[in-house]
Amino acid sequence: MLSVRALFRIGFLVTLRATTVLSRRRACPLVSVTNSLYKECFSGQVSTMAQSIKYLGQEEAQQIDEELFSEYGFSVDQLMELAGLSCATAITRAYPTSSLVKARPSLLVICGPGNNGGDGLVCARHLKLFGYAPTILYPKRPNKLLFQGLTTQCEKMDIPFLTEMPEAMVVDEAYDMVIDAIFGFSFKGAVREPFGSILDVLKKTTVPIVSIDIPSGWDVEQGSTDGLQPDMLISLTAPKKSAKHFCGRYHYLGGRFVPPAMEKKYQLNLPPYPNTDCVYQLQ
Ligand SMILES: NC(=O)C1=CN([C@@H]2O[C@H](COP(=O)(O)OP(=O)(O)OC[C@H]3O[C@@H](n4cnc5c(N)ncnc54)[C@H](OP(=O)(O)O)[C@@H]3O)[C@@H](O)[C@H]2O)[C@@H](O)CC1
Ligand SMILES: [K+]
Repeated sequence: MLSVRALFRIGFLVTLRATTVLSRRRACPLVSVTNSLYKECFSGQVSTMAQSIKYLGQEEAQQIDEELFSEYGFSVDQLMELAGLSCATAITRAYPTSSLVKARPSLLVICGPGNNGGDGLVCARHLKLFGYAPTILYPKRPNKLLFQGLTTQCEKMDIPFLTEMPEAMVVDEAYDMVIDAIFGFSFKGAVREPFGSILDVLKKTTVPIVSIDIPSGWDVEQGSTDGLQPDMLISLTAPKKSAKHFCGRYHYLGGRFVPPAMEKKYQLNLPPYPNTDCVYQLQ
C-alpha cells in the first residue's frame, strides 16, 4: 500500500513533468497555469516547493544587497564571484557543451555598467574554464578597480572583447547563445544608449538568451510585454517579482550565500540546495 506521503510525491513528480512539457511551448499564459497547478496540487503540502519562494520587489532586493555588505560584512567581489560562478554552473546544466550545435561552444556575453555586468564577467571566466568559448561585449565600463580587475582576468584568459554589437544575423550565425548581463535589480526607466540599440538587436536574434537575475529592459517588478523573451533566467539570492512573467524553459536560482538569519528576517523561503550545489532548478 502506498502511503499518503508517497501519493503526494508521485503527484508532484507527475505535475513537475507536465509543467516542464507545458513550459517548453513557451507561451506566456502557461506560467500562470503552471503556478496554479502547483498551488492546486501542493498548497500547504511542502513548504520548500517553488511556489512558496518569496519574489522580491526592487527596493527589498536592494535592501538585502546593502545589508549583506553593511551588516554581514561581505564584500562585493566575494558575492559577485559566487553569483557569477552559479550562473556559469546553471548554464552548463541547461546547455552542456555536447548539446550545442556550433563547432565550438560559442557564447556572447553582454555586460552592462553595474554589478549585473560584473556577474557577467565572472560568469564568462568560469564558462571558459568549463570548456565554452565566450566572447564579451562590454561597452560602458565603470572606472572602478573591481571591474578593471575582472576585465583583466578575462583578457588574460584569452576571452575576446568585441568593440561593437554585431547585427542579429551575425549573432545567430556566430554564437550558440547570448548571456544577458546588462541590467539587474537597479534598472529603472527608459533604456538609455548604447543599451537601447543592443536590446533591439537581441530582440531580433533567434539563439537562446540567458538572462542573469532580470531579463534586461524588463521592469524589475512588472516585467515587460514587448521586451526580451529569454530561454533561461538565473535568479540570484531570490527571484524578483518580474520572474513571475518569465516564459522560457529554464529557471534556476543561484547565489547560495544568504545567511540563515537574513533568510529568516526577509522570509525568503529559499529551497534546499542539493548537497554542495550552488544552483537550484526552479523550472
Ligand atoms: N545581493 C545580491 O543579490 C547580489 C547581486 N549581484 C548583482 O548585482 C545586480 C545589481 O547591481 P547594481 O545595483 O549595480 O545594478 P544593475 O542593475 O547592474 O545596473 C545598474 C547600472 O545600470 C544603469 N542603468 C539603470 N537604469 C538604466 C537605464 N534605464 N538605461 C541605461 N542604464 C541604466 C545604471 O546607470 P546610472 O544609474 O549609473 O546612470 C547603473 O550603471 C544584481 O541584479 C545582481 O546581478 C551580485 O553581483 C552580488 C550579490
Ligand atoms: K540581466
